[in-house]
Amino acid sequence: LPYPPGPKSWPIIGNLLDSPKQSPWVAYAEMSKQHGDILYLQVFGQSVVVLCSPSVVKDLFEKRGDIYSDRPSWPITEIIDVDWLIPFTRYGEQWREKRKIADRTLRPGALSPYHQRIEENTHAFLGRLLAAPVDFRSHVGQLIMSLVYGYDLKENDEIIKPPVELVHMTSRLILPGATLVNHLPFLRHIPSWVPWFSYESLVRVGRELSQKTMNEPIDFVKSAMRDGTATSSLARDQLLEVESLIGPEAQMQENVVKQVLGSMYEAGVDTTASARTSLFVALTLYPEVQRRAQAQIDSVVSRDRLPTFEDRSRLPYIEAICKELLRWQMVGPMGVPHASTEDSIYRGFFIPKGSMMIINSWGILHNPELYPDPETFNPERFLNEDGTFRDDPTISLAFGAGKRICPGRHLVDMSLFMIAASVLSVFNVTKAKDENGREIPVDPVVEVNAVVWYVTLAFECSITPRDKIAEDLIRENVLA
Ligand code: HEM
Repeated sequence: LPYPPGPKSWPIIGNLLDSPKQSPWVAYAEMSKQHGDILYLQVFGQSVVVLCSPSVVKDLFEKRGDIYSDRPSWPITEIIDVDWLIPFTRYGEQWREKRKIADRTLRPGALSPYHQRIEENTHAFLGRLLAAPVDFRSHVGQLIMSLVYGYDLKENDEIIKPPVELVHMTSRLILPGATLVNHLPFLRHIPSWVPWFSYESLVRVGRELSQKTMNEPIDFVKSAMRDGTATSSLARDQLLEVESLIGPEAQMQENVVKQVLGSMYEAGVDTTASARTSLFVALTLYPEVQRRAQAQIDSVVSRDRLPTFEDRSRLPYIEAICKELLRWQMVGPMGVPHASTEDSIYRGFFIPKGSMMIINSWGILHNPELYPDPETFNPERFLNEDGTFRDDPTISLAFGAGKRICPGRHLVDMSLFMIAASVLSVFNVTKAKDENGREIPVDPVVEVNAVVWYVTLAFECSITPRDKIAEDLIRENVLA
């Protein structure tokens, strides 16, 4: 049977030239106009299948999840000892065990006792914005640290550096062509004294970051539990469960728990910070969205308090802003690649075992037939005519699909809502001005990594309290 359709492939290099390093999701969206909603490419003998419509994603990743939920083989992740992180764990018993704990801990019901913590964290963020409005990307990871470990992040805290550096390092190392050993696994056996092929310094740095990411925060929780000062957190709940076990089983379970929590920490810090930064980009570029949102908040919440989760069902416009943010500036435009574990046939096409399976989530969520004028930030897409919220399950593609779908998506949903509602209730976000009073164009600094992500790192805007009432409200809540 033939492979799925795709561009013509060349001897040896295959479709290397068809897979641009910058924004391949745009190239794949173009290709799918010509070849259809499932594409086949080959790069140096590696089969790559790109899924370009919600129905193909559903057929393959959801209905046949058992054979499309592995990760590609990236030997470098084993060499530098980061394959314990859930995103890199190969499909099998160990992944299932960790994933079960992650899903159980991060489901909406398990997170609802933490609503107040999310609100308090957001109030602290408002306070920091008031004190240093240009610094809105500082304290990335505050919410994750507080929720997962009950840890209160300090100014320039060293503890947050390892997971952030690790995520940048690993996502670079798995890029096609970036690490020779991923393509020629036998290279890992070459002794460290052989020049050019030595991974020694990489291994040293990688392992150190990996161990710090896994151990430092959990050691903090264990010591706080011993002193009786541990506040409630996902880690404390999990460690209390481990305490009920005895002998080697307890040690094994503690290791699994450390890996699950470390994975949340690593996968959750920069992604959440990027989504939050995109909110400020959208508000700066679309003042009319801001005005409409503020009008709804003022009428539902009033000006004498900050929004809470109880207001959520009456704030459909804020809900729509959050959905549009996930669609408009995607952190993972092609998610994290999956891999197939068996030869299979779909719609009469042959998909070989070991294929890299990619969802072009960006292509689907920017398809003008599904989302007219897709580059415009337009929350109205998610509203019915009467102004009520219209849910759209396709948006979940921003979090991948099938068995590997992001387990942190409910936490993102909650925290993004709370940040958007709270910021809009008390601040105006506008273009920044230079020393001559001229508006500075909106030009976000982004880090694009062709396989894994597109992260908004920084950009300039002006964040000012809406008025004296708003300023007082922030001070009351931060100090309360
Ligand atoms: C805006 C924020 C976020 C976005 C856009 C995002 C997106 C994604 C995507 C696209 C994947 C790959 C899914 C797949 O393979 O099909 C993923 C995996 C993952 N995410 Fe997230 N994520 C976000 C935040 C978080 C948070 C806050 C956490 C934890 C608290 C988290 C934990 C994870 C984990 C553990 C995985 C690996 C799942 C697996 O391999 O089984 N993510 N995420």
